[in-house]
Formats: sequence, structure tokens, C-alpha cells
Amino acid sequence: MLPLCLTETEKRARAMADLRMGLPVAITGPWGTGLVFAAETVDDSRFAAAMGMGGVEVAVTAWRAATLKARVYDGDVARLAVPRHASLRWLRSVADPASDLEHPMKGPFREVREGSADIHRMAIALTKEARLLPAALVLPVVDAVPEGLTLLQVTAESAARLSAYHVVSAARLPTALGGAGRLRVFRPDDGGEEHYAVTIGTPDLDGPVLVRLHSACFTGDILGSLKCDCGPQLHAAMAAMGREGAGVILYLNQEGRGIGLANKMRAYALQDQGFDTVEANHRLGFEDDERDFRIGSELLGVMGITRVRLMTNNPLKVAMMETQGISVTERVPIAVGETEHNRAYLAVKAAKSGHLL
Ligand SMILES: Nc1nc2c(ncn2[C@@H]2O[C@H](COP(=O)(O)OP(=O)(O)OP(=O)(O)O)[C@@H](O)[C@H]2O)c(=O)[nH]1
Ligand SMILES: [Zn+2]
Repeated sequence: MLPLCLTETEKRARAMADLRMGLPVAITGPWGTGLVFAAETVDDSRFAAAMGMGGVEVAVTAWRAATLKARVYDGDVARLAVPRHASLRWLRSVADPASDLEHPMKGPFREVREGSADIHRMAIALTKEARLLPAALVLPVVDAVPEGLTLLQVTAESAARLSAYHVVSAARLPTALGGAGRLRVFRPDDGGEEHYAVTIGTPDLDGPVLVRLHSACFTGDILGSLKCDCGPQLHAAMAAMGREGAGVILYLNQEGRGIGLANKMRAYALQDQGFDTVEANHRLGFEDDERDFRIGSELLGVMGITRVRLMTNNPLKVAMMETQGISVTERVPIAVGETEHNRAYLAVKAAKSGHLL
């Protein structure tokens, strides 16, 4: 292969930007080649062009299909035929639950069951990775793939691959809560999100290190939102590490349990309609938690940390660390920040996501 050719990983990173801009991406597999658009970003003229080519389907997750009352024949993905006279507005309303209560009857749908859902499944994975709504327009490519488009191969493996990370830069960062400290920036080799490590004091890397894996929450961490407990948890963890004289906060840019801030605000809008945090994710078509917990253990590995006292109320985090080869010698609970606004949210996390209080 020419040294200047792109790898599948590089093409996949490029495909994220394409989908976010409303451009199509081509995906090829044993069943043929498809053109894929994100339902959220495709514009009028490209939608019209796609409809002109025929055979257009919309791929949604099984969660979204359940809300739409559409049948699912492919496990986690449903394929819906796009009616010949459907408008872009119709497509958006299939993808976006914002108007579900106002217009509950979007169907009837013609579910597609012949052929393979491989391209559709990969299209959903790409829209999720691009932090868009998990819904995609998929149409068959009959002739050649239009010039200049990113062309990806269907592979189960590429979706599951975890990037390697390296430290880009680091510097001293004293904080009011933690005292002396250091901030490191980690960059993945696949063009994805950077993550940060805040080291407080000088942890002894041989012993168990007091660690918090904190998922970014712009609303809680920065704005002091009362809807969740993230800000107080972050600050309590830093203060505890300051008191002990050592610890590590991994600040993971997995906003909204991995769905991104735009989708989290869509989830909040659904919560304003009366749905709880888990139901809102499902109506949008997401799992209740879309985070890749392997990133945390990967970064600990880069830092040379193998044994931790993990500050969390989430047993899944403990289990994932253990599976990834990090020994959790103790779970350190952090029950702080309950308010009248987040009491119901915390109760749902305890009941549905197994959080310990
Ligand atoms: N999708 C979604 N994400 C939310 C919501 N509220 C907070 N988040 C995000 O949830 C993440 C924090 O996860 P939590 O479940 O609170 O806590 P955890 O990190 O799993 O567990 P702990 O270690 O016990 O705090 C952050 O990324 C927040 O942005 C919500 O209503 N919907
Ligand atoms: Zn939060």
C-alpha cells in the first residue's frame, strides 16, 4: 500500500467531520456499498438528491424504534423505508424526539428485513461517535461512489478499537482545593477527544492511588447546575485528595455519559416533559450510558498506575477497571451534592443504573 494512503482509523476520524457537516460517507461491505448521511445534518438539497436515487432507508436504534412503535428485525438496529414523498421534516421527526408528544403518530412504517443491516449498524455507530442523534439515511450505491467521499469498510473490529493515548503536555497546576498539583493532557492517535489528568501532590505509584474517574459535565462542573451532583463530586474528590496529600482525577471528556452536550440538552428538554434521565436517553435512541469505560484504565496504564482506591458510587466503574486489569483495592463513596432539584435524578440512578448511595 502507498505510504500516503489513509488507514481505516484515519478515514473513520475524517468521516465524523463529514457527517457533522451534512456530507455523505460511503460504507462498503460484503452486501454492497451504501451512502450514509446523518439524519440530523443532511440538508434539503442533499436529501432531495438522495431521494432521487431511490431505495432510501432510515436506520434508527432499537430504543428509538420502540418509541416510534416500529418493528425491529436486526437486534439493536431497525431499518425503515423512507416513503417516496417524505420530507426532510419527516426524517428529522423520526430521528429527534423533541416533537414526539405533540405528534405521536409518525408511522405507519414499512420495516425492511431483507438483506443485511451491517451498513446501517455502522452508520449508527458513526453518528454516535460524531455526537449526533443516532439516526442515519442509508441508500444503495448503484454505480461508482461519488468522487471525493470518504469510503469506509464495514468492520466489527474498527468500532471496538480503543485508541492509544500519549501525553502532549504537562505543567504545574496548584488548586485551591487540592494544593500542589499537575495537569497532563492526553491525546488519542485516532483524532478523537483529548482527556486530562489532574495529579494532586505526589502519589506513590506502587501503592493504591486515590483516583476519581470524572466524566465531563459542563452544566454541573462549570455552571453549578443543581440538576446533577457532578460539580460537588469533583470538588469533594479534589478536597479529599488535598487532605490526603495525593491523588489523581482523570477528567474524561465524555459529556452527558458519552452522548455530547447537544444531545444531553435534548435529554434535559425531554426531562422537562416528564421523562427521567434513563427514559430520555432511550427516547433519543441512546443506551442509558454510552461511555467507553476502557479509556480510564488506558490512561491509568499510561501513568503507570495499576492499583487504585476508586472514588465512585458507580459499581460499573469498579467492575470495568477490574476487567481492564486495574486492581480496585477499595471503593471510596462520594455522596455529596444532593439538592431538591437532583433528588429524583439520584433516585433514578440508584434504581435503574445500580448506583450506590
Ligand atoms: N445523558 C445524560 N447525562 C447526564 C445527565 N446528568 C448528568 N449527566 C452526565 O453524567 C455523567 C456523570 O455520570 P454520573 O452517572 O453522575 O456519575 P458516574 O460518573 O457514573 O458515577 P460516580 O463515579 O458515582 O459519580 C457526566 O458526563 C454528566 O454530563 C442526564 O440527565 N442525562
Ligand atoms: Zn452533571
